[in-house]
Amino acid sequence: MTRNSSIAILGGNGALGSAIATALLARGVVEAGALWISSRSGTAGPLTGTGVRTTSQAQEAACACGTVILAVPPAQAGALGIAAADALVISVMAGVPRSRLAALAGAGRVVRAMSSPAAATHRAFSPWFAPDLGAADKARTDRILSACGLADEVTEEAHIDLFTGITGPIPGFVAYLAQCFADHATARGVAPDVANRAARQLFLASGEALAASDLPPAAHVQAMIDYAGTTAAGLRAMQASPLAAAIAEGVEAAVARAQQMGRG
Ligand SMILES: NC(=O)C1=CN([C@@H]2O[C@H](COP(=O)(O)OP(=O)(O)OC[C@H]3O[C@@H](n4cnc5c(N)ncnc54)[C@H](OP(=O)(O)O)[C@@H]3O)[C@@H](O)[C@H]2O)C=CC1
Ligand SMILES: O=C(O)[C@@H]1CCC=N1
Repeated sequence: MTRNSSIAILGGNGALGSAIATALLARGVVEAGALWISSRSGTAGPLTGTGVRTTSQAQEAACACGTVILAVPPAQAGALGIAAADALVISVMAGVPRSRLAALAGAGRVVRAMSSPAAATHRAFSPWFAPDLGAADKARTDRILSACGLADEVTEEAHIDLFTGITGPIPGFVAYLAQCFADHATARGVAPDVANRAARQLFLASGEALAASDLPPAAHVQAMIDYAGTTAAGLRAMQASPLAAAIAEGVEAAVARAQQMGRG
């Protein structure tokens, strides 16, 4: 165990931090004895009993580790109180711009990223932005975030805010889409428990089908339209409706909120 291989997660006992920790341990990116969970309470939360190290002193964790992951609420970003000059710092805090991160963490090597609690089962999408990092730091960042699911380096920091809106929350906006289908079924006389079971099964099966295919979602839509059956009629009606614009409006509202939260 060397300092460079150790990882600290500030806020690591929380929903996102513990999910990332779970993914890193499961994929062998870090051993439990080299994984520091830092929080104000000094508790391990969901990681209790895994052998991870805990501390209520963020600087103790930052000094001991070659990589520091920032997973505290954006409102707490200003209270980090660390100087991680020799560490690679990866932030998954919503809305906190990269321009603030170097000062907040006292660091020179900073990645702005996003992930989701789906990391716990390796199903997160984790975009990251760090144009000025060297190859070794980029490779380390990719290894850490790829343990959480799919990871992609993006070319614009604004895309981190965008994905904070789209892929950060799980089930997020998809839960609302499922609710809309269930509510319509209920309005047509279906018992609410049946409508909800149907909606959950629809999104489980559809999500697995989309994930198993290399085709983009648009190709699946076109295939159903070309099939010219019942779904085609529904898709054409939805394509003619304001649905796509409403979804974009919702995402942009989330993006705006993230940017507001992250300004400090
Ligand atoms: N939850 C989600 O779905 C997602 C969250 N995020 C981002 O992840 C970050 C964490 O969110 P989430 O996990 O939901 O929050 P939680 O409240 O679940 O966890 C945050 C943890 O941070 C700890 N904490 C709070 N303040 C400090 C501090 N000053 N120093 C050290 N630890 C601190 C808390 O522990 P204690 O009280 O013991 O200090 C808490 O357990 C946020 O920036 C959020 O925007 C991003 C995408 C999705
Ligand atoms: O809703 C939220 O604030 C959290 C952060 C990004 C996604 N989910």
